[in-house]
Amino acid sequence: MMSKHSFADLPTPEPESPLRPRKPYRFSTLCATVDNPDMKDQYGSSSVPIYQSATFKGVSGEYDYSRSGNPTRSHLEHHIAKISSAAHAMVVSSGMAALDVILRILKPGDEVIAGDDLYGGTNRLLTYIITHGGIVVHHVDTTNPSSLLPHIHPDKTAMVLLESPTNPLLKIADLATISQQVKERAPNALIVVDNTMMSPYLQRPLEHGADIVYDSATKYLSGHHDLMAGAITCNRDDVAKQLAFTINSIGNALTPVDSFFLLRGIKTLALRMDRQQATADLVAHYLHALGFIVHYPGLPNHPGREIHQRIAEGNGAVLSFETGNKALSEKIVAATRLWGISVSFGCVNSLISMPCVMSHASIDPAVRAARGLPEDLIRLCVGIEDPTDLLDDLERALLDAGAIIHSVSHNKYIRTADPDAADAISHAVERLVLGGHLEGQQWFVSAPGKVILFGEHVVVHGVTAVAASVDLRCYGLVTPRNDGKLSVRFHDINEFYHEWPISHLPWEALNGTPSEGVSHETLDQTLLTALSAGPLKELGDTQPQAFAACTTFLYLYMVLATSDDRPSLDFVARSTLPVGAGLGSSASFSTCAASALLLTYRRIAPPTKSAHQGQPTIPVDVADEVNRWAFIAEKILHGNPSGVDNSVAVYGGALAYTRAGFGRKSGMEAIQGFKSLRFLLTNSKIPRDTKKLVAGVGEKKAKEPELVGRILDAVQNISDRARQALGDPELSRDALLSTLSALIEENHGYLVTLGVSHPALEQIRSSTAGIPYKLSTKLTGAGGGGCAVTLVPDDFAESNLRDLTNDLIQLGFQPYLTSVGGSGLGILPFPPKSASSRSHAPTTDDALDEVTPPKTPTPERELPLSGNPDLVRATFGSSPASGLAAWVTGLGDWLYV
Ligand SMILES: Nc1ncnc2c1ncn2[C@@H]1O[C@H](COP(=O)(O)OP(=O)(O)OP(=O)(O)O)[C@@H](O)[C@H]1O
Ligand SMILES: C[C@@](O)(CCO)CC(=O)[O-]
Repeated sequence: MMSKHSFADLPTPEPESPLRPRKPYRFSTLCATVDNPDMKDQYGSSSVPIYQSATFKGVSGEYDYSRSGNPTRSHLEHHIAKISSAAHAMVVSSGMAALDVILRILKPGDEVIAGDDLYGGTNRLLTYIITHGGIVVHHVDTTNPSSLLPHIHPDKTAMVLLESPTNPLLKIADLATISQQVKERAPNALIVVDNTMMSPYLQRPLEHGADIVYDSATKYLSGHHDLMAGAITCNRDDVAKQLAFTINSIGNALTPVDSFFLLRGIKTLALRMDRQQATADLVAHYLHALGFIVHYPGLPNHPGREIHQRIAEGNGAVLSFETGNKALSEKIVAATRLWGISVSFGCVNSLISMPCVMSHASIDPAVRAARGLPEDLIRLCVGIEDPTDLLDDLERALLDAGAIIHSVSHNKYIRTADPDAADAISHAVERLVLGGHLEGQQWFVSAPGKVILFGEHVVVHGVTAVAASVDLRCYGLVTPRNDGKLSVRFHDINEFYHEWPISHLPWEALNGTPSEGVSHETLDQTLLTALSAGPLKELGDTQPQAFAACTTFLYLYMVLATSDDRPSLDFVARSTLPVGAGLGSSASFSTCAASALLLTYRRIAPPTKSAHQGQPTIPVDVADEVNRWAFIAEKILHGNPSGVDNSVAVYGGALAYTRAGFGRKSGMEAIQGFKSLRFLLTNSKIPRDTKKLVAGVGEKKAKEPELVGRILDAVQNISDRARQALGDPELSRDALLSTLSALIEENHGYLVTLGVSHPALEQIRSSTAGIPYKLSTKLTGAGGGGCAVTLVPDDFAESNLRDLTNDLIQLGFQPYLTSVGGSGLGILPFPPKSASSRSHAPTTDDALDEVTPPKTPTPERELPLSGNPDLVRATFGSSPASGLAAWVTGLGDWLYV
């Protein structure tokens, strides 16, 4: 049974007065309002019931057999007719079923004029009726209405089959002009439009002269890819009758259950479509700006834009683009994570596909070529996800596939210049694009350690930690090699050195697709296992620190590599931080390794300097990218890190950090007032393992959830009070210091209960608390040994500080007086210049406590040693630790976050 729609059904508001006439409701209101005055529910149910019944009793009722008619389906048909401004609507089991029903109007000898860029399934069915039904089909370029004219025959032309925009090339057909021209020359021809790409929300072809419109309702009408359906609408009673006859005869009407779900989907059509097409517009402009050929009617250069704007009310959420290379397109499609690889479109989830190998594969390749369907075409069907996430994911996929690179000279991503060789993106061309100087670039990077004042351990479980950078840093230097080997030197781990032939690394563990399956959220366990069983086998048992550092570096090196970019290089790490002592040495090492490799692989670039830029700093998006990869590295070193250490190492300063996923407001907040505080950090020199300590607290939480739960709440309260005190302008300096001291004592008590203190740490506490010092101390970092942090009040006498320092040294501890809140990640860009002599090699006289936190860099100046990578590396590796920071800082104009 078909639905005949009467406009009197529209639930429009009654006029309030002659001055306020009756106005029709707008589209989204119509969508959301399922209401058929002729079919009121006996119980007033808010949603249409599912009449899951094949038959209906009685002889004179409206319904007898669900193939012919079903109340749930009638509601749906009424609703579709209403939102399509149509007199009739029918729903069948799929979009292709709808086309099948329509094509059955044709008789042998009839001629059809159809577009040359049609959906693959439509082509397949047309081919079938050509061979089995004696129908003649002329494929023409429907973007040009006059191309139809030679094929229009007054009697023979029975049907004109149009799509606009076409799928997947988004070509526009002037539906109004074509309808008029055809009707003038062949009055009996039926104009049929596949409106799936637009949905009735954006385009209603019946208003432009079409006789029959069909939609694959599987797409936007349903919106959730959880059902298949086809909708047919028309205004002519005779045509509707014929279509309804076919549906009843062949029995392909939509089931009651699917009718129910489709009706539900339609209620949100306008809402979904608004979001989807807004994001599609962003994506289209983004790809267009990168230099790809993009097909989307919303772009200013789209050839059919003006016509489309005349007949439609939006540009839709499907777009396609060309990369110039099929293999490259395949790589891009495979590299996306959020964009699902799937045929179809119109779903709330975003999809990516290559029509030539998926939806349009049924069209012969020669025909595809003749119709101008590029083999490398990628179709994007945009969903309702956060636009930023979608763009991020696409950008990452383009990068992973080698379709774009970061241009240092432009400080932005640009399309790679060689589209013909996706498998071997020409390094020569790439170098040209980048100005030639990146090949073999040496990079120097650095990142600070941290002190956690409140919240260590509990931060892993979602409690806010208060932490700040310290002026002790890890430095990383990456220098190119040219012998196919990769080498690392870890100065602080007994001068550990190792080298590997790059080809001997377990590349097969990456499953052939670089970066596939590796996200910032999860580690690739297969690769980790392959590393520990292969290149790092001997280290595992004997040198745990070097093993962990090598695993981290090799892991990042391998997941960031592409099959044609596996550079031979040497990486040296050196730190002024004590390693494994609770001051975030692992996070600063992770940040150095991540940033050095991201720079080497050109996945990030520091800003170029120019006079108008003033004093450049590292942009936030570069910092974010480093932080994501530093967190991956921390996961390898730490097991279950909260992310606070790497965040401080990258962003510097002082911050309140709350991990996501525990029901509290997560993220980072800068903390003021911290920088003016003085701290004494004392290394107990008791070695310990952060990974084990963090795991131990996790086990305690599982065993004693109530006790640990109370501690989590109590420390959250401490962090909150500390932040409040630090941010309170009314609080006197004395009151601030005594509040913080009390909170330090309190927090330490909870850490003791968690079982992460150590007798040596308690000894440092009692030494600092004793007369005459009376200072508050707590463990910092993972505890179990490592460091303690002591708050030093402003008026603490210098002589007392000296005495206390000596006392601690006498007891075998190592104190550092540190300032906090300095810069985060640092990058020294080495231009290819010759060496200057301005920097001096460090001497043992350079005292550690003379090191100041890095300052904002000064404008352009000559960089010393920069033309001599070997000399830089040799000096970095051999110089005494005490003057290291000053020497490195003096090397040139560092850029900082
Ligand atoms: N300068 C470095 N060179 C090489 N590897 C390093 C360096 N610094 C840290 N690491 C790696 O990090 C590990 C130390 O991490 P761990 O988390 O135990 O200490 P931490 O980060 O100093 O302490 P916390 O996490 O409590 O702040 C080392 O075993 C080593 O693998
Ligand atoms: C113990 C811990 O809280 C701090 C280690 O510096 C672990 C973490 O936050 O990742």
